[in-house]
Amino acid sequence: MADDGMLMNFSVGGDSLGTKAVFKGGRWRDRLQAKKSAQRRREKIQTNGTLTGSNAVPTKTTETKIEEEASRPAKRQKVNGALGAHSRNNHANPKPHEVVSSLFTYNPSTKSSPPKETQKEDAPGPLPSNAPLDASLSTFTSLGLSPFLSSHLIQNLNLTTPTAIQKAAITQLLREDSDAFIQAETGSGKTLAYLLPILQRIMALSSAPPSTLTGGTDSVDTERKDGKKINRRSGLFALILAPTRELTHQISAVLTRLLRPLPWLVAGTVTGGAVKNHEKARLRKGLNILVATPGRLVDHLDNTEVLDVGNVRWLVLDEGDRLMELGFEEDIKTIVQKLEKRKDEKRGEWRLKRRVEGLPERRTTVMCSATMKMGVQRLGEISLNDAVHIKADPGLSTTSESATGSMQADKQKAFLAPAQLKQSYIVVPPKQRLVTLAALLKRTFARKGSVMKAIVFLSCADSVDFHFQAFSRKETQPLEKTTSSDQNTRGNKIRKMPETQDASAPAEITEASQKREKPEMPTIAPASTLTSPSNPGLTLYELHGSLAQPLRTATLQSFTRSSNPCILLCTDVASRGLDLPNIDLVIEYDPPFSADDHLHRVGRTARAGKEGRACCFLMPGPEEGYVEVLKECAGASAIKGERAEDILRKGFGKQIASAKNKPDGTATAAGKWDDEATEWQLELERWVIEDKRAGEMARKAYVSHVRAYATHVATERGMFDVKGLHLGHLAKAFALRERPGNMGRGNAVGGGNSTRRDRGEKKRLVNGDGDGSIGEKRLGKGDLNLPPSDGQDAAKKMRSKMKEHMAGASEFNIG
Ligand SMILES: Nc1ncnc2c1ncn2[C@@H]1O[C@H](COP(=O)(O)OP(=O)(O)OP(=O)(O)O)[C@@H](O)[C@H]1O
Repeated sequence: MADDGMLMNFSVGGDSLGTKAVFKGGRWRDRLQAKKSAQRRREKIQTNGTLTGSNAVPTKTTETKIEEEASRPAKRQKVNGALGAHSRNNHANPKPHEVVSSLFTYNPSTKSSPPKETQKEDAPGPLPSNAPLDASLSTFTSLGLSPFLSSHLIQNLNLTTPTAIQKAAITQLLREDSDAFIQAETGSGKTLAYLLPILQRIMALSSAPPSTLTGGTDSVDTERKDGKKINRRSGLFALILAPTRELTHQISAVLTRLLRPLPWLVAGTVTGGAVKNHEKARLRKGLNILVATPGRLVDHLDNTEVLDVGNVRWLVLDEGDRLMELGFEEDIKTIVQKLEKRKDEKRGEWRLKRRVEGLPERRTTVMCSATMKMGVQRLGEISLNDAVHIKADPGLSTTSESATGSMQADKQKAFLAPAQLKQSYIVVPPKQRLVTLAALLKRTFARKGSVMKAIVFLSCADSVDFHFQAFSRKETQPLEKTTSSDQNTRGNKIRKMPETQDASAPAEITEASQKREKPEMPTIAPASTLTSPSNPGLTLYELHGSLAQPLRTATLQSFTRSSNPCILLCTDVASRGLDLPNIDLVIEYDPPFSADDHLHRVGRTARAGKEGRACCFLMPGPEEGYVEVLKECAGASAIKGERAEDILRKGFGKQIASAKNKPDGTATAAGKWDDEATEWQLELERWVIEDKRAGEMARKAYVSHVRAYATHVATERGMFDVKGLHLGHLAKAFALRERPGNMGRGNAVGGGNSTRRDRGEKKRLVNGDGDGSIGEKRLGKGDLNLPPSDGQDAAKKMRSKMKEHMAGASEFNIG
């Protein structure tokens, strides 16, 4: 077994048992015999000393192995002296025959120990960089928006002044018909930056301008001078493309709010996963603005005759880099070609008799992104003509310059997180990862009202499933037959969810559903193992692309609307563009796959000038190099290093009363933090051992995680090198006492830490050609980052397969 720190459930070796002899020379049999008799002598001392009872004594073979493991110096890693010395003997209440690796021994030490705080907690932070501007600098009307729209924004949407990027974009898009690339940091209001000018232009198509419409919908006059009304049947004027279904629905929701006082204009969506016939029916009725995922739009362009794009004059590509990353290039090319083609077909007709007066001759294409991956430039080449690059810098100077060249120059620049975002990182040894995450969440939600919502990003769907079940399980209750992973991950099963949920949902979910009014979902559960008595209503949500679409949508809606403190465990499916209110904390439990992903993830908090915190987990060793990347993304803002021990102390220490939900509902008295942490971990490990399905989930999560780990972008693979992973220690982070590669090989405790075998294991895990427990190769996000040598064609094929597989979900979707 690769686990250097493997110990039995009693103290092994060490000073209390006397100094161990080193056996050298002679035949191996003699050495072994000598070792064994020395061992027996030690056992005698031990039996007469602190430990009694046969339960604590393992079989000799096993024990010898463990002894050897424990006495062998850790490979590649140094012992973390402080923690190891403190807690070496602290296996709280081990069960008979339990073989456990201590959380606190044989951990690799950090390079920079201990991380120093670079910013004082109470020091005034930098000013928000994505906040609305001061009214003295700009108002919506001063940008050229109609008084009608401006007053609607102020009175009904509570938006008083524009943000910097809105100021730049609205001015530009109202003034000219040229293409544009809008680039600004997360949470800076890019959606309204393109929607408002487009809406104003569409409203202006009516020759009876609604300038007198501030009184609301009653006084709306939709009559044109020529006696015709602009209405839903007048034509499709704007197309907005977004990479994910969630984002599509979000943009559509913003549009719906904007259009409330303009009932004669209608917007709609077409997305993968929705019922096509329903969409066709809506298209038949007529829409003026359509928000779509590219794949489904192409489908409708090919098969839905009633969809006429001849009047489309605004095309928006939101989250441009993600559109490219998910392999939508071909779809976008097709869409652009079809827009051109239909325009050509109808050009004669327009010249003779324009269908809608005031419709611009030329189509304006707008591309949006907070970051600029390579794909953005390519997307620009496909879709933009002489585009203007609109950006806003925090110094409030807004710029519009030619996108050519400027995009190229900006590609080299690091894009920054919002200035007011407070960022930190924790260097956590692999064995302590799970327990440190639990401690951080316990501490964060220790008091009611301190934090409303947190998002935890994980590397893959299987890992989300496992952590969701682990944190929401009842400690004494095995996972029942149906788990969320089974229910959720396959669309055909989950579709039946609303009818079958009561019968099949895990017990805690069913119980929770009784308390809630709305029908319960298997993706929502009380966070039973994290809750503190002073904040009992903590709720856990899970979200990933393997869930059926209706469940994804419903889960996200419920999380968004929840007024209780809650935690969303998710993959990168929630990292892009989603505007979830009141997110106070983002935890990158699994580091992002690229710096851009990091910016998008942490950008779910600190939006529109609000405060926010983000924390990234790193492991000791090469991963610590990632601190520099985090610093680059933080710009001038300081980034704070935290010690795992401090987090554990605060999470499991006295100040937070232990909140383990015992069967009788009582909470145990808080003990020493390390005992508490160990006990918390042991409980979880027992659950994984005793409950077959939980065990399967944990192993699946582990394997998927290792595979996902191998897919970091090439430039960062030096820091996230799968070959450097300590598989045995990492298993502990999935509540496993040994790495899954060893399962079923008759090696209950684990053998030597053979480097060759370790390498083989990693290879099998990553390639999926190992034993049956590992499973077959699945597609991964890393496939998008194939080095050039792997061939463009292969990369293309992989992208399109992945897109198919993911049905538009933007995540690493193993499982
Ligand atoms: N002028 C404004 N005043 C106050 N709040 C605003 C303003 N404009 C937008 N917002 C709010 O800011 C939040 C973020 O907006 P939006 O989602 O458009 O940001 P974004 O720049 O697209 O972010 P991302 O890059 O993460 O997609 C939303 O909740 C929105 O309601």
